[in-house]
Amino acid sequence: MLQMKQLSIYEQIIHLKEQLPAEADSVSVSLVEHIQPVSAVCFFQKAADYAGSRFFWQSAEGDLTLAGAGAFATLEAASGAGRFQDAQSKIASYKQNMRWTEEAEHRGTGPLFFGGFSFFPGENQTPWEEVPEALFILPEILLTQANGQYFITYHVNIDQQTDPEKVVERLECQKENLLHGEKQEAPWFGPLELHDRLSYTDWKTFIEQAVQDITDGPLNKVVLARQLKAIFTQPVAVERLLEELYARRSNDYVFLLEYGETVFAGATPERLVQVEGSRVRSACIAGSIGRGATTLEDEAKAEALLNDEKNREEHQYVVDMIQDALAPLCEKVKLPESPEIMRLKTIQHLYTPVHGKALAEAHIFDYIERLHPTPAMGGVPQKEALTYIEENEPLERGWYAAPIGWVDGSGGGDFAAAIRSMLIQERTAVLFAGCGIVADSTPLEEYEETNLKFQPMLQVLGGRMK
Ligand SMILES: C=C(O[C@@H]1C=C(C(=O)O)C=C[C@H]1O)C(=O)O
Repeated sequence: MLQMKQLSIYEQIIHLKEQLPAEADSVSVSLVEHIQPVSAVCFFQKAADYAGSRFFWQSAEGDLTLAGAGAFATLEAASGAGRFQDAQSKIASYKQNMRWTEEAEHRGTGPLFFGGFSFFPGENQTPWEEVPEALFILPEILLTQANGQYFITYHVNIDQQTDPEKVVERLECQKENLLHGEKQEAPWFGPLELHDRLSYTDWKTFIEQAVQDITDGPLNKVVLARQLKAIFTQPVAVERLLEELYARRSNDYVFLLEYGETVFAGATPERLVQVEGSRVRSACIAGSIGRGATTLEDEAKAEALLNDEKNREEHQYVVDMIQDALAPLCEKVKLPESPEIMRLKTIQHLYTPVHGKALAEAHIFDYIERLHPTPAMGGVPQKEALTYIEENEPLERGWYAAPIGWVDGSGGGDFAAAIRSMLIQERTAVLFAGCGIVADSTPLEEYEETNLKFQPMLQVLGGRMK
């Protein structure tokens, strides 16, 4: 393939300045440069000057890592059912006033917005009240690792008077600090004290009632969650938290979003939707069992899961819904006939990968709107399940189990469902874990399953279940 010569940042500014209409006040530009390999975790840690507006993301396959520093633009979407379309149009109209060159068309670079939505439309309640219902951030500086290549994207405003040399000088200086500057050692903030929202007795009553309601009414499946609070002796140091989160990742998405004093972080196996060119990918993940102590035991458990009627039923609801949700937005949707096993560190799931060919006019937010929440996060029928969760679940979901991810200048993007996650404020981390309840669920099994789902974040925090 013919390799085009890359324009330097200086050349990109000159080029973009030449295209400015004479009367333009100023425009925002994405400037992208190819760099030597660096650690995205270190980049985040060195960006201490941007504390409160950083983010980190790594895809489940590890082929794309993003670390953002500073908020060049912050977009919030309107409340309610139209929030996905509103976020899409706000991002689109912001991008209309932006300029970039071909350098910004590599995957995961350029005018990329990172953010997400809360699970339910409507204003967030305690402990989420600081977090907007839908938030997307265009970073001031973005580090991208995509398929083994590394890039930095800078966002700046330019006008006819802009002196390219001065801009380059300033960006070089920022880059120097972020790539080669000192990194402060972040202290550990433990030990922690754990507070369970529900005693086992209360959980048992809650699940028994749900099973009864499923048996008696129109509900077939509902995903219900528990909340665990960890309280530390010191405020949580985000730099250290990210290090622990990253070190313990398995094949899941790693995400962390700082919003002022609030941090939302997790490591989720669950892809909601990825769009890359005309390729659409989603995943059905539902049905769970623990890991075995030996390979033999592990395989026996996997086999039991694959043959378990209750888990297969829970899984099939997700498969049917995702297939229906994608059909109007894809030329073709392909998925295997039966699920395979997804093995994570502490748990294994039934997993059906889904592939589609995108319709040209569909935007990633159109997919999200049709997919969220899948029956892996909400239930079946969707409307009844959501009402059930809102009325009965004794916690505020906020961004838990909701779409989180990024969308770039070419309409590509990747969103995950934010499970195996936690909300961190000062000395407190609130962890979330849910499980699909169907007519033959039992409280104890579901309790143990949620315990397994707390493990990844608890381990990051240096704790474990009793
Ligand atoms: C809701 C969660 O997990 C979901 C529920 C699962 C299940 O019920 O088997 C499995 C994976 C996820 O789709 C969670 O981890 O909080």
